[in-house]
Amino acid sequence: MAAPVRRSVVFVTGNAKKLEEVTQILGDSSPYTLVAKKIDLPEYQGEPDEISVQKCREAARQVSASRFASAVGGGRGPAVKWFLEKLKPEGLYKLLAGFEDKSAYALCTFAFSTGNPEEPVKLFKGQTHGVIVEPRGPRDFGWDPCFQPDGYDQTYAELPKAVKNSISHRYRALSELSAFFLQSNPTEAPSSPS
Ligand SMILES: O=c1nc[nH]c2c1ncn2[C@H]1C[C@H](O)[C@@H](COP(=O)(O)OP(=O)(O)OP(=O)(O)O)O1
Ligand SMILES: [Mg+2]
Repeated sequence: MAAPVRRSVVFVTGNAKKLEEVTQILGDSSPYTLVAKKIDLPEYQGEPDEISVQKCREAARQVSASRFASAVGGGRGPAVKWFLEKLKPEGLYKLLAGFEDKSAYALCTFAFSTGNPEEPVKLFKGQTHGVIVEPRGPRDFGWDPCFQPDGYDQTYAELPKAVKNSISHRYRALSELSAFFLQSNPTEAPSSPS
């Protein structure tokens, strides 16, 4: 008997580190095959949910490939991105100098479109709480050196990748997305080609 064909989902991001993490988190047990597409979408401003929906619609419009193609876009941090580019993690920490409360949370939103513009974009979110600290650890991914998750004495950047990927905002959001795929089509096989 032929193995069930897994649904494929287009993952749109311009950020190679996000793709790397998503691939590692999904591993081999993913209920869908990820097809990565690098598109640097416009960074809209606004609330995270609105940004995610807008970026996903734009991604789906640009992708509009096969009928199985769907877009899953990343979302957050329109402002933090420019802060980081200009100020580096040190500057991000210094911005908070005047604030006693350094608590923060990392938010990841996956926005999913079936590719049909008539259907609403679905959002899947994950949050990890922590504190903003003076940067420690490798500088290869955004604000990782500044973010220390609650319950750990290492920053995201210092933690082994496997640990970050088991507690991260991205991991949690991806769990929600995977659960949705499993529940919406547990054994879906593609319809025969027309
Ligand atoms: O887990 C993370 N750990 C550290 N830094 C992170 C993480 N996730 C996003 N980031 C950074 C990337 C960018 O400086 C900003 C968000 O901007 P954001 O628009 O979401 O990312 P992006 O433009 O690089 O990729 P995309 O094409 O998916 O929009 O926060
Ligand atoms: Mg972006």
